[in-house]
Amino acid sequence: MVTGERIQALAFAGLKELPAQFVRPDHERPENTKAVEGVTAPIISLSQPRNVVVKEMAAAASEWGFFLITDHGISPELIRRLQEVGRVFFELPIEEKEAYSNDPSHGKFEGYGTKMTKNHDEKVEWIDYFFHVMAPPSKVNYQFWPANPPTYREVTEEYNKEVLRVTEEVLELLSEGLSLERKALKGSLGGDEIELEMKINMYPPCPQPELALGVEPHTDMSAITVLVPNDVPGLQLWKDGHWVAVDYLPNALFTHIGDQIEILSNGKYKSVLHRSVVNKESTRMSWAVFCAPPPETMIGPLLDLVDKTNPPKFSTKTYAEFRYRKFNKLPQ
Ligand SMILES: O=C(O)CCC(=O)C(=O)O
Ligand SMILES: [Fe+2]
Repeated sequence: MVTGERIQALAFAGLKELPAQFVRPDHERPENTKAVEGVTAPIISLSQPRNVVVKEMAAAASEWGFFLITDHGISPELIRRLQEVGRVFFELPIEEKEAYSNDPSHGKFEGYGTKMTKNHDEKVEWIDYFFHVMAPPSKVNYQFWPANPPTYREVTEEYNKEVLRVTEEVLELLSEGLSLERKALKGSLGGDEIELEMKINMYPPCPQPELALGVEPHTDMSAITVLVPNDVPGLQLWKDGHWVAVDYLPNALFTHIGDQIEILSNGKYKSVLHRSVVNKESTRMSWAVFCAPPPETMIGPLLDLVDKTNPPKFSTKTYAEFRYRKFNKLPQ
C-alpha cells in the first residue's frame, strides 16, 4: 500500500498502472459513467437587468443547483494572480509543503492534505489540496496560510474581498428569487459572521484516468461554493440521471448551491451532486471558496416558505451538527 504518500509525489514517480486503492468499482468508473453530449450548464451574466438575473438564477438554482457567473466584476488579472500563487505553492518541494500538513481525523482541517484510506474497501481520490479559512477576520489563522510565495497572503486577501462581495450579491438575488427580502438568506446564514473557506484542489496527471476519480460524487455542505478552475476541464454535474461535463469558461465563477441553501429554501433550490474526473496529460487545479454559516447557526427551512401545503422537508439543527453528521455519514 502506498497510503501516506501525496498524490503529487505518486504522479511524479511515473507510474504506468494505477495503484489498487485508486481503482474505482465498475459502476463508479468514468469509463462506465460517461458524461452526456450536448447539454451545457446555465451561464448567467450579472450585467443584465436585475429582474432578468433574479429569474435566471432562481431557475438555474432550482433545476441545476449550479450556474456559471460572468460579468461579476472580479478582474481577470486578480484571478490570474490567485491561480499563480496557488500553483507556485504546489510547485514547492514536498518537504516545504509538508510543514503545513493537516490532520482531519483530529479536527485539524486547515493546511495541506490528501485523503488517506481508512480501511481496505474505501477508495482514495486522486487529489491533494490546501485548505484554510479566509473570513471573517476573527476566524483567520495566518499560521495555516502558505508563507511562500510571499505574495500569497496579499493576493488571497484581495480575492477574499471580491468573493465576499459576489457571494453577498448572489445571496440577495437568490433571496429575491424566493420572493423574500434581499437580506433574508444572508441574515439566516449569520450575517456578517458568514464564513469563507479556501480549498485549492490539485489533481496531478493520472496514469489511468478512466479508472479513477478526482473527487467522488458529493454535494457541498456549504451554503454556496464559488470555484475558479485552471483551463483543464474535469468538473461534472448530476442532472436528470446523467453526468454533465462543465466546459472551461475563462474567468467565469462556477457557482454551486450547497446543502444549507437547499435546506433554507425548503428544497426549492437544489444542492448539486457533482464529481471531478482526472486527466492523463495535464494537471488540473481549482480554487473553491465555500461560503458557510458559523457553526452555532440554526439552519432549517425558512418560516416564510413553509405552511400546511408546503411542510418542512428538512429538520432544523445547528450547522455544527449538520457537519458532524455529514462527515460521519449519519442520517440528517
Ligand atoms: O475541482 C472541482 O471542480 C470540484 C471540487 C469540489 O467539488 C470540491 O472541492 O468540493
Ligand atoms: Fe464540491
